[in-house]
Amino acid sequence: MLKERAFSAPGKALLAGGYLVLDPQYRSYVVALSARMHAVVAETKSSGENWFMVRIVSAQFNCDEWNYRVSHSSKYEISEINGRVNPFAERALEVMVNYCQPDVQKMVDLVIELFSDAGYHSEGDSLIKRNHFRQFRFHNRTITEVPKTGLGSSAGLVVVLTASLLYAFRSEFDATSDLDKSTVHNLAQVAHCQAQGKVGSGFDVAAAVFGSIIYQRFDPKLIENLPTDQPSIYAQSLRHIIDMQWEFTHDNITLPRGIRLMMGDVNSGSETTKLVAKVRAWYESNYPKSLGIYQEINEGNLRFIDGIEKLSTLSQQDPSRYERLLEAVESDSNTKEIPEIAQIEAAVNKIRSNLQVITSESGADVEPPAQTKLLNSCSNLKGVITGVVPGAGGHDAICLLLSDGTDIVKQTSNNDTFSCVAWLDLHQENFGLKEEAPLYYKGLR
Ligand SMILES: Nc1ncnc2c1ncn2[C@@H]1O[C@H](COP(=O)(O)OP(=O)(O)O)[C@@H](O)[C@H]1O
Ligand SMILES: C[C@@](O)(CCOP(=O)(O)OP(=O)(O)O)CC(=O)O
Repeated sequence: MLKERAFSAPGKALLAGGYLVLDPQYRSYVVALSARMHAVVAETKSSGENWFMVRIVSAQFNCDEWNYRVSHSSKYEISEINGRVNPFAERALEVMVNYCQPDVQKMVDLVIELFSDAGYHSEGDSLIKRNHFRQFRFHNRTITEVPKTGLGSSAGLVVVLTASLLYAFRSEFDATSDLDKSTVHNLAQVAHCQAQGKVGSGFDVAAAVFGSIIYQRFDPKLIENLPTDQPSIYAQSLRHIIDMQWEFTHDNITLPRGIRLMMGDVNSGSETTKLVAKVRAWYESNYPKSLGIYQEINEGNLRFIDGIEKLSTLSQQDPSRYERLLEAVESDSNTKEIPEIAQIEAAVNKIRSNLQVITSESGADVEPPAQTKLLNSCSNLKGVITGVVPGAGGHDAICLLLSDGTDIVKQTSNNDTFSCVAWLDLHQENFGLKEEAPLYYKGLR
């Protein structure tokens, strides 16, 4: 009997490294967030047929569910019995059966319940349901009709499904084991790319598994070269690739003590794929000037990362000076004289001014003028260290670093400049994939 187990994985914000992170040579700074995706996996009574069923339930979205029948003749066949589509769930299942090769006659049926924290989607007219441990928002629309905030719900989904299925197919899984985490990471990257129909940098999947990280991507060929159109060798190649040691950086980081992140939801509508295509086209047709701009941005990214690390070091090595620094930030004294803060500000200015050049030359709204204006207004607020348009940029969101004691909601309410911003109730978190108690989710359907 398969014991019921639960897993969760965080959402993300890419603070530094947008676009450049698509190239394995550049480092990026990825913050994992307190908004998490959750999955509870259990076995159900088996039909005893030549197939097994995997039922995936997402009760928060108008009782969405997907019922996959998994059979095997010359290869694994997966079909959703009601014709319902969820490319991320389907690909996660497909990659997992090809990797784990479960015996379809002996395998029990599975049910996987999904829960996603409020931060991933706009509230709309959703209702909160809670038990003693957790609370989730329930929407009266299907998942594809509820507007997203851009925290990477699909990456979180694929990671928790992958962990749940790896446990179910192998009867064992240790969310604290580096080896198991690395296997989940590699499998989830493959499934996520296949579902998206493109190879992104994978920073969202890496953050969902490993938490807040400095990330440098893996070689995209690892996934591109998989023989998806040759069933006779696909499973074998997949297993070979998944079990290889992938070369990529995922060094754990945490924001310095006393400093927190604030995400502001501005608008929805920017499409990452279109932005990436425009920036790519600009890069190619402006080479080598574009390379020079990327190098400038990279210098800014590295100076930013170094500045944050200096603050962390200072907080440990000279706590009293660090306290004074935080007080100065909070009381809005002249922070230009604090070298660590000045370094971070200068680094972000360098990144942003170059992103503004890309915006005006490529036609991609990476940091459009409205966002520039908003970020400049934010940096004049008390306690704000710096701010960026996270990830691919666009009109979707802004992300600020500020001192813990700063009340940004109070400072910006009743101010027209900020009327377009909805501050999200989120914070940075270190943890990636982790095990949860199934009890936390009881009665929440
Ligand atoms: N809670 C959920 N339950 C079921 N499917 C989900 C859930 N969250 C995300 N998904 C899947 O991920 C898709 C959204 O992925 P995507 O467009 O890449 O957004 P994001 O930027 O949030 O990852 C949804 O259409 C759905 O297929
Ligand atoms: C442009 C990028 O480097 C960053 C995109 O970051 P976002 O956080 O905007 O991502 P989505 O959730 O997929 O929209 C593309 C990439 O790294 O894949």
